[in-house]
Amino acid sequence: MNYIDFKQGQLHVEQVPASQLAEQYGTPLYVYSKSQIIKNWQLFKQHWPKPHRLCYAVKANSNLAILQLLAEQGAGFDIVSAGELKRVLKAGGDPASVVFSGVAKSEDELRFALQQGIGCINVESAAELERIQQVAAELSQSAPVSLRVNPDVDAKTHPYIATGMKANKFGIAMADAMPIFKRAAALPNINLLGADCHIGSQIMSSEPFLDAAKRMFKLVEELASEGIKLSHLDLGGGFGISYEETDRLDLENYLKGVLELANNYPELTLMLEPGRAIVADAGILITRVEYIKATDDKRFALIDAGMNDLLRPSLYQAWHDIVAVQETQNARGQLVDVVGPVCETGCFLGHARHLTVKSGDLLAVKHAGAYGFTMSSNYNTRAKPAEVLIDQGSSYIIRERETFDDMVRGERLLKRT
Ligand SMILES: Cc1ncc(COP(=O)(O)O)c(C=O)c1O
Ligand SMILES: N[C@@H](CCCC[NH3+])C(=O)O
Repeated sequence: MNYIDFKQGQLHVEQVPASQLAEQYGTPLYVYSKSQIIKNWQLFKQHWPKPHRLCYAVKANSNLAILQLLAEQGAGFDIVSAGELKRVLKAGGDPASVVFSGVAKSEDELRFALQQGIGCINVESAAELERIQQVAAELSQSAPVSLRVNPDVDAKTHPYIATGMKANKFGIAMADAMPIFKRAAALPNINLLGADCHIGSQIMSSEPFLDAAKRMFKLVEELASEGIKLSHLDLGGGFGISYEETDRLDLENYLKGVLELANNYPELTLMLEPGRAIVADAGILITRVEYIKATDDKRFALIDAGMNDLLRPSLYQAWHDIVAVQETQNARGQLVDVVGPVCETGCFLGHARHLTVKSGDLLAVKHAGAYGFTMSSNYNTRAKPAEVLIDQGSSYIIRERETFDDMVRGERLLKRT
């Protein structure tokens, strides 16, 4: 995280003082660094030579400007809804470079994706395969598909974001895969391109990834021996980042390891779907302390950002570093619970943090670039925050703060005569 640093006693985001951003755009405010996003993307590219492909997972941060930056870098995209596909198209992404994941795709979504010339639909069940066949037949098209297989690997992450175990709703069980691949190969409007898996998110060790990859390569071989030749294998995303800056996923080691395994399959293009690893450490959330409340046993900093702005702490007990924007002399500070305005005890951004803060001070929540804004909501009729991108010392608004009118758009009062 070197695009943010303390200078002249306060936090700067690429030379821009955080207090200036708060002043100009208000708080709470998401701030992203263009250079950090590009740097993260380049790191993957550097260790993932062509013809292997990278599809950025749009759900991590779907702001149009960020998708545009990544499209300009030649990114493909992993989407999970027609809405995300519309974002990619609007941002200048190539539909042929898009893969479409998700367990409950509707007929309308499948039709739209096929009409747009989607690169690949990642099929999650036998029933979905039949639906795609029917929609593609109606359109007189051949649907490019991959079958998502659940490799039954424990990713050792939070249970809500582990996706590759038998008990999870995702993908086709490995034991059931062969007949469904055979069916896909035989259906007239299906163009079977590949297989895919995704075992979870915020994974901190190479082992589960390599374990899943080995199972998938074995499946590729079994399919080949049955006469089914795949052209790609998509190993998903899930690369963990260091929220606490104490542990680190050895990404290069994993990428190297999987490329070595792939040496035996020269005709297979590999794909990855990183989301968090591209944007998480490129964003912060700036928030202002409204009040301090001290009780007999607790000290609370009541801030203007809540679980509706950044849900991760409330939903996954996720830990995000929180720093004071103005550097304080007493660096260790007092123990403070940093809590938001939403009427839920679970609305907090951090418990028991050492901070020296008073009412009116600004705080920055780090590593907020992924699954931050995209998981925000209007709960408590709170407007979603603005988003700003910093590029070479200048700030650009890439999403306006919502207004009350934005929030009630589409709602109707009952007619009274
Ligand atoms: C199918 C699929 N691909 C990619 C991702 C991106 O994951 P991450 O942001 O952890 O890289 C996800 C989310 O976990 C996903 O469900
Ligand atoms: N939303 C999760 C990641 C889920 C990934 C989606 N498959 C998080 O914030 O960590």
